Amino acid sequence: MNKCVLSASGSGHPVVCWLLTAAEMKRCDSNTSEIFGVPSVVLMERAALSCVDVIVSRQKKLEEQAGQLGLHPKRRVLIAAGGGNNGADGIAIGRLLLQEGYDVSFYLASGEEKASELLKLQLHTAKAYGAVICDTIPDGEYDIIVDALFGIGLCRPAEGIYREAIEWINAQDAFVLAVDLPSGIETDTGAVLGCAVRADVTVTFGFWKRGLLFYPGCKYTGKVICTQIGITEDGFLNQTPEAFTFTAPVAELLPARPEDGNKGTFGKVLLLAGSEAMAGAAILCGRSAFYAGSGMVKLSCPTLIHPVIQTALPEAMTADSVEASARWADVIGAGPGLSLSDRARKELLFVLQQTLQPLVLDADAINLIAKDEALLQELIEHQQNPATRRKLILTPHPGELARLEGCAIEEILKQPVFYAKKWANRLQAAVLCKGARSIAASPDGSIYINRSGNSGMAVAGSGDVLTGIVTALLSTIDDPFWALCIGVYLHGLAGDLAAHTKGEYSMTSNDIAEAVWAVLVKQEKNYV
Ligand SMILES: NC(=O)C1=CN([C@@H]2O[C@H](COP(=O)(O)OP(=O)(O)OC[C@H]3O[C@@H](n4cnc5c(N)ncnc54)[C@H](OP(=O)(O)O)[C@@H]3O)[C@@H](O)[C@H]2O)[C@@H](O)CC1
Ligand SMILES: Nc1ncnc2c1ncn2[C@@H]1O[C@H](COP(=O)(O)OP(=O)(O)O)[C@@H](O)[C@H]1O
Ligand SMILES: [K+]
Repeated sequence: MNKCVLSASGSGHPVVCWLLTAAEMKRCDSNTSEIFGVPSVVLMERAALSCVDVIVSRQKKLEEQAGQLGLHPKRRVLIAAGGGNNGADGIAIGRLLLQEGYDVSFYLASGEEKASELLKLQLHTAKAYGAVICDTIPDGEYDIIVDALFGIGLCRPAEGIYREAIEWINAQDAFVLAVDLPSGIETDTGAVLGCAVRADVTVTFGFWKRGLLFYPGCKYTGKVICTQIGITEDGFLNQTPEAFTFTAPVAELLPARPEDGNKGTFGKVLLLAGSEAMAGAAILCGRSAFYAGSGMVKLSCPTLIHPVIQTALPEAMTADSVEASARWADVIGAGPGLSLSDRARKELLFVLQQTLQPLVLDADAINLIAKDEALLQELIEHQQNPATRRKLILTPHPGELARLEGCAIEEILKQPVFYAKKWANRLQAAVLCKGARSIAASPDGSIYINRSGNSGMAVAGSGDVLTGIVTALLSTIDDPFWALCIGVYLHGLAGDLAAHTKGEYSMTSNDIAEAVWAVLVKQEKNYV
């Protein structure tokens, strides 16, 4: 993992939130027990206690509020348990609630003979405290349902009695707490395997799992509470998880601005963007580059649109071709509104074959490369060779990535992490697959999953703003993957701010660009 991540998370500012796969979590669980000697049953007791805390403090609040009205909320709980350790957590939660005086019913969906060892132990203890374990859902009304059917061990679609139990839970008018993950959500992808519980709260143990963040999983979790049960980063044993996301603020990761810097210090950004029909893309991209900290921005675009660009963005310079400005630039961004014209192709060829500066490829730059097999092969060969390799970022949306890959877009949507990693490796580049949860992949295998942003960003020009931000950051941040992660995160925060003022329905991509400065000011203030 990037050193920057580790120093940032060790500095007292919690910048990085790890996102684990089922395999990574299982390894961390077993390292904690087998290497560090913390017994599984101790971890399980802490896991159960953390869920009980959530239930009891919610109940207390309810009872206080209801008490003022002379009402007495009931405490009827159903534990729905599966045959593995998620079910064992559920039984432990039920036993602790019994001890707290709650009225608890237990439903064990799998037969006791198939139960995991820890589940057998929990059943034994719960029964000793008077628990009655039922093999069908006990009739009755419930105020609280604990979903402990499956956690990270879900390995096939929920069917039969499990589907019935999930559908029954979803039909109840009760507060639903999911243990570790809503049952039916695949840990690594967030996919719904068959059907899934819709929870009000998900209490997840130790670390976030990827499926809690990805769509559609995140629509099933309700509020996610990640509790500490004794499984810490020590359990990684120097094998850090592949994926992470940011928690605000990230100001300490932004490039420092030397007090005695000049406009050259902060990056000379050359943008190959805009065409007769898409001048706005160049303007959005250039404006965002300025707001993200660039010292100078030059736009290479057809002469015909220079006046409109100069009017909208007088701070920027314009050029007829990249050739004259190639030496001047510290960094190049290509693609927004570029079109697939012969001029665009010629300009892009020049950039790819005659320059070595760090480069961001987006939109039509990617489409032009995808159309030209010889050019694509040449780019791959250049990037595979350390002597000719440049710092490179690609920011395709799934459609553009599908064109590069030569497959259907559905294929990319099914496995976005796989394809982002594949192209990061093939091009030795930082590659983004854009979407509601954009995924950035680094050639070293690290994955960033973005959680800032909102559906108001699904609007024309939003990607042009991102290219401007990322290109600006690449001029002063050494590691392209890092520049990409920070840029994507800030872009989403700008989208959130734009949504706050204009609303998701009405915001435009220019509102996102116009929010970039305010996001950076906020980041600085939070950090001080
Ligand atoms: N130290 C630790 O280890 C700690 C672990 N903790 C907890 O353990 C959980 C992981 O436990 P786990 O590995 O036992 O997996 P789990 O989620 O219970 O699922 C496996 C069971 O489900 C079954 N099954 C799967 N899919 C199915 C389907 N579609 N339809 C039907 N059955 C299906 C599968 O059956 P099988 O495939 O064997 O037939 C098996 O019985 C984790 O999420 C956390 O809650 C915490 O207490 C913290 C400490
Ligand atoms: N539902 C959403 N939630 C969060 N971000 C989104 C959502 N939909 C789109 N975005 C973001 O908006 C941007 C759209 O980029 P892109 O598809 O290239 O648009 P355009 O080509 O119109 O500029 C991406 O950064 C994407 O991650
Ligand atoms: K569960």
